[in-house]
Amino acid sequence: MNIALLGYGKMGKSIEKIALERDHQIVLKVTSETDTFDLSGADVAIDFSLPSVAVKNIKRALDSNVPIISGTTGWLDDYNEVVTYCEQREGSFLYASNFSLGVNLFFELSKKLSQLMSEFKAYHVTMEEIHHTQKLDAPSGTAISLAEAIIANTDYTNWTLKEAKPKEIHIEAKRIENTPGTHEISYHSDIDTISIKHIAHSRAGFALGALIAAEWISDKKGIFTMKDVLNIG
Ligand SMILES: NC(=O)C1=CN([C@@H]2O[C@H](COP(=O)(O)OP(=O)(O)OC[C@H]3O[C@@H](n4cnc5c(N)ncnc54)[C@H](OP(=O)(O)O)[C@@H]3O)[C@@H](O)[C@H]2O)C=CC1
Ligand SMILES: O=C(O)C1=N[C@H](C(=O)O)C[C@H](O)C1
Repeated sequence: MNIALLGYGKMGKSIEKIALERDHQIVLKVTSETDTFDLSGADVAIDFSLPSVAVKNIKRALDSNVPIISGTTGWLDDYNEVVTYCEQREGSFLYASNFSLGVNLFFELSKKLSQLMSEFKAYHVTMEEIHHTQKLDAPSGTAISLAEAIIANTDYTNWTLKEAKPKEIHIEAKRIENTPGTHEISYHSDIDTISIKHIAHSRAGFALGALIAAEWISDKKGIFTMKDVLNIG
C-alpha cells in the first residue's frame, strides 16, 4: 500500500517503522515545513499532526478521494463538520482517539464497569491520565472517549478538569517526561476504591493499530470507528 503520512513526528515515525515491516511504502511525509503536497500517489492517508491542522489535512485527503484515518486529538469540536464533508464527497474517514488494541479493549471494560457501577450510588468516579510533556491537549482524547462513554451509561452529565460537582467526572491530567499514555478510572466510596488502568509501554500499539485501520479502510467507503475495524463491542 502507498501511504501518505500527514504529520511526521513521534507517531508518524513510529508508523513508518511498522509500515515498512509490513511491506508498505511511504510516498509522502508532511510536516510544518511542507508548503504544498500532492496525494495522488497515495492509497491511504494517515493523519497524526496537530489539533490546529488536522481538519485541513483530513479535508485535503477527502478532496483527493484518498481514504483517511486520523489519530490527532484535540479537534473534535469540528468532528460533525468533517463527517458531513466526507459524506458529501462519498469518501472514507476513520477517527480514533486511541488506535491501540489494548485501549479499545479497555474502552469495552470501562463501559461494562460503568453499567455495573451505575446501580451503586455510594461510589463516585474519577479519572487520571498521564502523558509526556510535549502533549498539546488536555485531557487526552482517550480520557474524553472514556468519560463520554461513562456519561452515556450513567447519571453523570459531563467531565471537568476542575473540582467536580455532583454528577461531574473529574479528570486529572498529568504531564511526566517520556510517558506514552496511561489512563486510570477509579470508583470511590467511603469504604473502598475500585480501579482499572491501561498503561502503554511505548507508541508501538498506537502505530500498529493505525496501520491495521489504514489497511482496513483502504478499500471501503464511509465513516468508521475502531469498533468496525476490530469487531469488538
Ligand atoms: N489516536 C491515537 O492512538 C494517538 C493519537 N496521538 C495524537 O496524535 C497527534 C500527533 O502526536 P505526535 O506524533 O506525538 O506529535 P508530534 O508533535 O511529535 O508530531 C506532530 C507532527 O505534525 C507535523 N505538522 C505540523 N504542522 C503540520 C501541518 N500543517 N500538516 C501536517 N503535519 C504538520 C509536525 O511537523 P514538524 O515535525 O515540522 O514539527 C510533526 O511532524 C497528537 O494530537 C496526539 O494526541 C498520539 C498517539 C496516539
Ligand atoms: O499525545 C499522545 O501521545 C497520545 N494521545 C492520544 C490521546 O490524546 O488520547 C492517545 C495516546 O494516549 C497518546
